[in-house]
Amino acid sequence: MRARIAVLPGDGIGPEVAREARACLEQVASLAGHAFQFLELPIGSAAIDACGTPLPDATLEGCLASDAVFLGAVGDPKHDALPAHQKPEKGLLALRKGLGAFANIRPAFLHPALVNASPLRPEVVRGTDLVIVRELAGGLYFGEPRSLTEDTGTNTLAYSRFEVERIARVAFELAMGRRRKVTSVDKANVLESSLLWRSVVKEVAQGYPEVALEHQYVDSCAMAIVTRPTSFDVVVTDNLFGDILSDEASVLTGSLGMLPSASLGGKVGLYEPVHGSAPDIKGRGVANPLGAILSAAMLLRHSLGLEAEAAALEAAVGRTLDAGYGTPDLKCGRNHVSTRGLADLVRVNVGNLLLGTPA
Ligand SMILES: NC(=O)c1ccc[n+]([C@@H]2O[C@H](COP(=O)([O-])OP(=O)(O)OC[C@H]3O[C@@H](n4cnc5c(N)ncnc54)[C@H](O)[C@@H]3O)[C@@H](O)[C@H]2O)c1
Ligand SMILES: CC(C)[C@H](C(=O)O)[C@@H](O)C(=O)O
Ligand SMILES: [Mg+2]
Repeated sequence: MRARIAVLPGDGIGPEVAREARACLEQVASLAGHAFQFLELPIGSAAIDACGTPLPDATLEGCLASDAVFLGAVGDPKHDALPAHQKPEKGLLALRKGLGAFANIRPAFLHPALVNASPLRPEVVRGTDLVIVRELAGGLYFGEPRSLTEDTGTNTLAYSRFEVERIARVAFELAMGRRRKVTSVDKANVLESSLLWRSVVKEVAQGYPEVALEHQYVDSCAMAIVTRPTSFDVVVTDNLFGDILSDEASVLTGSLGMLPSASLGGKVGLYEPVHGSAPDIKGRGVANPLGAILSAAMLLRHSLGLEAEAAALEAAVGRTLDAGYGTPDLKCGRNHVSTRGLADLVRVNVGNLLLGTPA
């Protein structure tokens, strides 16, 4: 198949991991006979430096004209003092909005070879396989009014029925193909927006009698995620709670660098690792590229419909971990290799898998 893929490397370790994910896509394309055309575009701090704005019009237009968008990460401490609407992070928020992406799918799967990589006990994390479905286009991130004066900072948390309905449907559909359990996370003991959230999720659940629905308050859920992670299947929650809980869930999998994501529901799918630009390790060749590579697998599956290729790339990551390799963030007696070194091993493995060569 032919496909146009926009690549937005961004800032910090973004370009380091995006380069490896793109090379994996190139490898898959050449082995499986596809023609992928890549278009690199600026976003975030890199775009502020090059064009004076975190999301240039040409970047959004290029993304909208593509079949899928891959993003590394945005954010640079040198721009921390800018007002919110000019910050690098604003580029990512405007991109998500501009694409119409409202469903952020964040799987947290513990690869068995990494059962000792988490600071949590192996018997607690073993078998972790959950997906956070984060509402991405509304909530506190986008609510109006918002303002900042010398004395007051204001943001607004509001959800409409339509926004909750569509994200709940995504969660129930996903659960139907998994273990048929949805945990809806809110703060309905305090927030009106959560009261609406809870009642609309209950209504949507009526259409999915095979799926078990439970509700949890976000504070209690934050505790349960690290004490009984295997009790979760699909977790559906709002924009801010989903942001926080997904970084927390990454601890179950061994590293924040392991988590991929897909942002769906809009004109074009957006794929990015869950982690940020990690300025503390930028340029050292130690960033874990697997969250980015697994995001590339999600791109193959969700935007290009290439399920076999997506599964091969995921299996290649599994083989690489089984063989004991990892970047230094995976603290469990791994053979530590560089970002490029680990991605090279994944590419060897995906080659073997696609060509049918035994491991
Ligand atoms: N999607 C995104 O682009 C995104 C996501 C989160 C944060 N950010 C931005 O990134 C910047 C830094 O934020 P932060 O430090 O709070 O979060 P971060 O996710 O960048 O880093 C948190 C910690 O995890 C480590 N880490 C992250 N990714 C890693 C990887 N692939 N391999 C190994 N270690 C990894 C970092 O070294 C750091 O110690 C900020 O500007 C923030 O706004 C961007
Ligand atoms: C960088 C920031 C805008 C972003 C978010 O809050 O959504 C990040 O934390 C994420 O998880 O993708
Ligand atoms: Mg986040």
